[in-house]
Amino acid sequence: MNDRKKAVHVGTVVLETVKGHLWLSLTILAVVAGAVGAALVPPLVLGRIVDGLTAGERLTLRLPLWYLAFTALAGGLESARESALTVFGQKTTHALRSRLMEKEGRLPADELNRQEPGALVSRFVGDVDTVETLFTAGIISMAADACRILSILVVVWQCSRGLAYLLLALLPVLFLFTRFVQKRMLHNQLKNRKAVSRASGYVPETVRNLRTIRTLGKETYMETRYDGALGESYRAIEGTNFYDALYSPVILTVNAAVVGAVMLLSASGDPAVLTLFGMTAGTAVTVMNYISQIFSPLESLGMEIQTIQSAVAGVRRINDFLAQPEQETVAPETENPAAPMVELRDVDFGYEAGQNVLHHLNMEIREGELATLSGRTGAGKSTVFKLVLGLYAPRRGTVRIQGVDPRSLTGPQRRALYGYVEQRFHPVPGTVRDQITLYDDTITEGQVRRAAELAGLAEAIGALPQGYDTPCTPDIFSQGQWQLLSIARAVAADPKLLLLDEITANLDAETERAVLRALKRATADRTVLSISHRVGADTGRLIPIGEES
Ligand SMILES: Nc1ncnc2c1ncn2[C@@H]1O[C@H](COP(=O)(O)OP(=O)(O)OP(=O)(O)O)[C@@H](O)[C@H]1O
Repeated sequence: MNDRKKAVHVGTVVLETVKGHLWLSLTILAVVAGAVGAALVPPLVLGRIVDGLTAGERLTLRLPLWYLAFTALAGGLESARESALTVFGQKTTHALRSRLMEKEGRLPADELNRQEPGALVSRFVGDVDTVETLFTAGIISMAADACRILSILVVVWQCSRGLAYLLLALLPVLFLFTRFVQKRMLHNQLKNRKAVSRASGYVPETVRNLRTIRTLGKETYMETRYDGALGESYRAIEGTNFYDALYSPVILTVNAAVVGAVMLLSASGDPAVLTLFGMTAGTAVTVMNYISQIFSPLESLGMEIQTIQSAVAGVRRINDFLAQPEQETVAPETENPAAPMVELRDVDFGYEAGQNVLHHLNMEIREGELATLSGRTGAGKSTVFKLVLGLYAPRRGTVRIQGVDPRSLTGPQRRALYGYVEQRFHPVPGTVRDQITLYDDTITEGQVRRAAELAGLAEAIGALPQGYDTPCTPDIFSQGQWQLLSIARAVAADPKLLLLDEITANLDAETERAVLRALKRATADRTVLSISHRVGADTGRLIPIGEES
């Protein structure tokens, strides 16, 4: 199955988003290129103005207007880029989350059991957000900044070869310096975060153990420990501040030194120097402008590399999740009403390799029959249910529901075929009606009411402030009533087969009687397969599971 399907990873999803929103992607490209180009023009116009003035020409309004127009255009395109990137980021996030959700639905039952809710949430929320940042604040911004630096270098090359060489030699050194400062700042920020969390941890610990600390005279020890964490945080913040304070003066000094050096060289009378550095007053103004413009993308480039580095881990985690093996799907089969309702033939099954929970299990339940699986704890009764529900495939032998492999059934087919009442009711977010329909629009209002009637819950629901539309909170029903709601949910789609998993296990005698009365109504005219430790009069045919089979 898996090899038939093309492997999906973050790259595929982003590419699909690009293709699916081609206009948006082209707009981003256009505004990125436009912003880079527009930012190049104002210094050139400024140069022209200065050259004109030094040549004694009269300054008309045209050039200053061009200057203003291009400055405004560059700003406008920058903000358009940010907006387009935000929209694109949201589309990518949506596509990624949808893919993750689809994948989640295709995972085998075992994998779902193993998943930790916290890890899953951090994958869906945190990791997806980092991927969004990777593309918006990372790769695309990095490309834009690299283009800005390159385009400035190209224009400077036209204005002054000497300055272009100087910048080419200087930029790598400045970039390394930027990265060094950023890494030191990040290191200190992490150190501070750790120290603060340690200090915060000490407070509840001290309060919890106050009596022991007093009794053993450990006040000074606790104080020193707390002081140590605070001191560490203080030193880390100092470190961050130092590098933060160091960066701007260094860049400004380099900026001033480069401008000063170029001006001095361009003013020297040496013809050899002038071939490299000679320029008019206007060009001097232009290049000064460019020099100050080139440092800000350099700094952003460092931050973007940081963003990309930290996002790579998130991408890897999402790719690992998407690469997990999926539940084997089975081609749809046609039900055969003449076949037994449930049929297990020579079934072997185990969860772990080398472990067999069921051995050579054979059982057959005919339509309308009432049967109960019996056996000691851990014998495999619930496992039989999982096989009948098609959550797992047998290692050997066959499992059939009306002649079809239960794994081949679609969601609606399943609901029409069997209802499952678990030991405990699992609510879904929503109203009382949603608990019964499980958001299935094909279940009519009449079916909902009949199901509640059958479960003996119609009156209790009617007494609720908004009846079926009452939002579900844990206090609206008693434990027994939740179990009745479970029965209503199972019978809502009028299924042929009811699977009952020890549904009276945790109930008191009176509630159990109410549930059993509801069951009697719900199970009439249906095939029923139940699990029970206790064997009563209404359990029908007993099917031993485990050693007894
Ligand atoms: N998801 C699982 N992964 C690994 N082993 C499992 C899993 N579910 C059940 N088992 C093991 O399979 C065996 C059969 O479990 P099962 O729940 O089917 O027994 P049972 O007869 O329903 O027991 P009980 O009456 O206590 O509910 C047990 O040894 C159990 O530990």
